[in-house]
Amino acid sequence: MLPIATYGEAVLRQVAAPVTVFDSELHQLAEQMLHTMQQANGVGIAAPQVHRSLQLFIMASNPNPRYPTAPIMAPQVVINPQILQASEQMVAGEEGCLSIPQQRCQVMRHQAIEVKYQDLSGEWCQEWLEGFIARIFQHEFDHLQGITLKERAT
Ligand SMILES: O=C(O)C[C@@H](Cc1ccccc1)[C@H](O)SCc1ccccc1
Ligand SMILES: [Zn+2]
Repeated sequence: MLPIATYGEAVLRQVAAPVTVFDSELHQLAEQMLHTMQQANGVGIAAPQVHRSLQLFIMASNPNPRYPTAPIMAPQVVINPQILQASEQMVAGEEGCLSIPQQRCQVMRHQAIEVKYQDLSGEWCQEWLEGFIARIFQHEFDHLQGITLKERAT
């Protein structure tokens, strides 16, 4: 379990630096983030939340009390992400944040987004995401820009 930064800590307000070295240390960080997220019953976690200002996050949708119909997906490591396109259509949904414990906010997100990112081996991936998975991506992507759901709450 890595210590999780809480709202107000500077690391959560910084724009994270791009990842340039895909070495065993990066793999180890991703592993530790995955365990930290799973311990906290999260569906995502971003490197700044574990005090590492790097453009890296993990998204791992699975059904949970708030999103019982959420798809089950294997945890995906997302590195140096870009959002290429976003649907006009927005959807409201309840979000939580590991850095803002005990709080839930209604947040508007794009229903669908086209994204491009590197995986742990540095390979580029490009795909469309929608629904809850798109929501997680946008929430974690915000963390890499120093934005939390407090700034997004409706
Ligand atoms: O703080 C984080 O980045 C992890 C959040 C991610 C999240 C993204 C979008 C919508 C909800 C949460 C944690 O998963 S907070 C725990 C949680 C899990 C499912 C639904 C709501 C809250
Ligand atoms: Zn968060």
